[in-house]
Amino acid sequence: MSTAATLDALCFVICTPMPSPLDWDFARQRSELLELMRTLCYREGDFKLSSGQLSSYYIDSKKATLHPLGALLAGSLLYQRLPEGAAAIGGLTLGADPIVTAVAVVSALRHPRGGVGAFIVRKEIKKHGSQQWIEGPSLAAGTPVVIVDDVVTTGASGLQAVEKAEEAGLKVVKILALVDRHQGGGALYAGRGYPFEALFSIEEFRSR
Ligand SMILES: O=P(O)(O)OC[C@H]1O[C@H](OP(=O)(O)OP(=O)(O)O)[C@H](O)[C@@H]1O
Ligand SMILES: O=C(O)c1cc(=O)[nH]c(=O)[nH]1
Repeated sequence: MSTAATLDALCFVICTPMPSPLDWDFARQRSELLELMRTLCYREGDFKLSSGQLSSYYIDSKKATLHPLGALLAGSLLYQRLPEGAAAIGGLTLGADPIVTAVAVVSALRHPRGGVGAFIVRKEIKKHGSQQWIEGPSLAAGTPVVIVDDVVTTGASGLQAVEKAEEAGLKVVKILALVDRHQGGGALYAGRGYPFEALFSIEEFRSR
């Protein structure tokens, strides 16, 4: 190969931007996040769940949602599942915290002058300072918002976030989750009239 051709080839390698995971299509992002979560988050053993139920398996989602690629993929995938017009995404601390942040960051990369805001619902009211239930940018009454949870079991946590958002005057238009354990949460949300969608079902973790 001539020197010029070698230089051309080198320049091509150096100058060609690395494809970002944000450029992967939805199916690729989903399968990469699933693989990451299967590896980092899924565990078997004896676990007590937040509902008090016992379980022989557990999804420790923060191992993925606080992972650099995991956060990016969760943010991008959930951003793509926001309904038209949703202005913000929020959820109950702590599982939702990294997720809502990731969605807001991805939305800013896609729409630098717009994007969706993030908010966090406390498990108990802050007892000093602002003394509020919800943290994040102020949202006007009637703002359409999405509630997100990392894992849905009974759905009680998601519903707690919905109730606090509605008490603040927000309009909950959808509930999203990373993983649905199929233990009643989806039915609870459907019964209350909230559209619900999870990126993954627990069977995708347990069928190995
Ligand atoms: O559908 P549910 O029956 O409500 O269960 C799912 C909830 O349980 C977990 O939260 P957890 O209370 O363990 O707290 P954390 O997010 O603060 O770790 C998880 O993050 C969900 O929010
Ligand atoms: O129901 C829960 O508390 C729960 C289940 C699960 O798999 N992962 C989690 O973080 N919480």
